[in-house]
Amino acid sequence: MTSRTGTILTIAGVSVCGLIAYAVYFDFKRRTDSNFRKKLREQKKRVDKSLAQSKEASATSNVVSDDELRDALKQIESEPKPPTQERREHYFMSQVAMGEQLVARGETFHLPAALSFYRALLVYPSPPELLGIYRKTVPEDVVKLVMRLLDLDLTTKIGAYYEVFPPKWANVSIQSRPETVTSGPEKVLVLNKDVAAGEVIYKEHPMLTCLDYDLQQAGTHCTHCLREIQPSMESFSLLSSNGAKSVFCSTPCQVASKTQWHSLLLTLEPPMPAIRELSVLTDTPAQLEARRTAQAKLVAYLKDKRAGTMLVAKFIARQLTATATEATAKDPNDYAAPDSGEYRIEDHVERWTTGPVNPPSDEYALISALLQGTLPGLEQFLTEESHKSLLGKIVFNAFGVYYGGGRDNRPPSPLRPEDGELTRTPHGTARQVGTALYSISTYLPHSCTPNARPTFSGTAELHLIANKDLKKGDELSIAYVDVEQRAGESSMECRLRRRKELARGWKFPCECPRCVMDAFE
Ligand SMILES: C[S@+](CC[C@H](N)C(=O)[O-])C[C@H]1O[C@@H](n2cnc3c(N)ncnc32)[C@H](O)[C@@H]1O
Repeated sequence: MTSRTGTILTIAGVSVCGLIAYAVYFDFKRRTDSNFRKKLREQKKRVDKSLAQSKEASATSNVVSDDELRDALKQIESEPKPPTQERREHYFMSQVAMGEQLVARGETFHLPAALSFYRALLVYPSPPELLGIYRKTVPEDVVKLVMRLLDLDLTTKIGAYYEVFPPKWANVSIQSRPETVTSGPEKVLVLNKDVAAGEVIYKEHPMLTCLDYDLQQAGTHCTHCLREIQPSMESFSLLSSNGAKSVFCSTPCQVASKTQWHSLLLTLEPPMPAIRELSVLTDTPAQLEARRTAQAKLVAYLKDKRAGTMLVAKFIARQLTATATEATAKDPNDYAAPDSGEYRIEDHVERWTTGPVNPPSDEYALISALLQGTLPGLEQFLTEESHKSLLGKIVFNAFGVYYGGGRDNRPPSPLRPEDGELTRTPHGTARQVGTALYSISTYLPHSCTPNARPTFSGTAELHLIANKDLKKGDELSIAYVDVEQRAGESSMECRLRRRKELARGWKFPCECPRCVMDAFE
């Protein structure tokens, strides 16, 4: 696979991370609004005029250099972007119409045609789908140009993301490993300053959390920040349509959860007006019943400790609510964007690599029914493949939240070991209180002699602590599993246990110096 094809596939694999809400709205309008289609026709008429003025109309795909495309991208970047949904639709229509007309003029106009289709792609909520349509309807040469533009643009943007993320206060940067290092993830966290043993390198709020099912049912911990509820706290309970109970330790936690996902995923409350208008919600008894049934199935499914499933559902709900209420992005309790205002949850997740997951065949149907019950039409934007890709990203990047040395009353998972989810925690998943996702810490690789450790002091906020004196430029690592040699365990047995868990949870053979040394014991 060429890197170009790889990039396009990456985009396709993460289509679910896009603006799902806008996609629903757009698709719905296109299908049902005659004015919308009329505007499209009007735009076509303007094409001839633009065509006459076009200075770009001179090249075909095979003779266009990367530099020319980069110049065109710069030009597109400098153009004003349509600020509202209505203007985006208008812009989309005019660009597609112009592209079609330019194509009809012959090969000489393939580059300007591609630029128009590319502009349309930029405002379309699900680029992979639109690319699929282009592939069927637009000459191959033009599609190739659009794909080259995407590839160049993505390369630039990905570069830019890692220039501003993580934010400076985190004292770390994300760096690609040298090509000579053949094992481990491609990107790792590197220290930006010297730190002493025991020092906190950074503290990070989670983007999303999922309290362990048994604790949620017991009502002993906050469903949002995973804090243990104390008698002195003013706690709140939210009852779901299916009887599931969520307890919150404070008003901010309750409000954040309710707005971000709880109302959408676990109640029959009508979605916020801004979300509601994205779809055709009729609130008929049949529709409400379908919603209730889908929610009840989700809750029952979670009993098997499938935090990944709930996190997928929360991730989608979170995108919808963020799209509908831009204001929440500034809310400090909005865990989706607390650390880097420029990027939203989907911007982080789409850059993660996905791991191989094999969810039961009915899991996709369950999530799809849940989306349909919540907002009819939404389910169209999650295919079985994109669900798997998203689940893989979430499961492989999840951390276990634990307090002290972890708890010892977590009920064992009823799943077969190979089906159970493992989270990254130095005390083992069996001792966690919940699962959480972090935008910075997700880049920490495993080592059996880690130089840092994630700790939690009462909530899901992760504190990364240095295990020893460290220097600026050092690569950070943590233990994904319990690496301590237990009483009565030989170092060989300990090695085997660690490697078994790493292979089961993250599918890699550890090649750290300790594993190499312990092999010869
Ligand atoms: C949670 S990290 C992912 C990092 C980043 N968020 C991403 O999505 O690209 C998990 C993956 O990193 C790789 N990895 C981490 N530590 C490793 C190590 N010591 N040796 C080999 N691979 C490692 C494994 O492939 C593992 O599945």
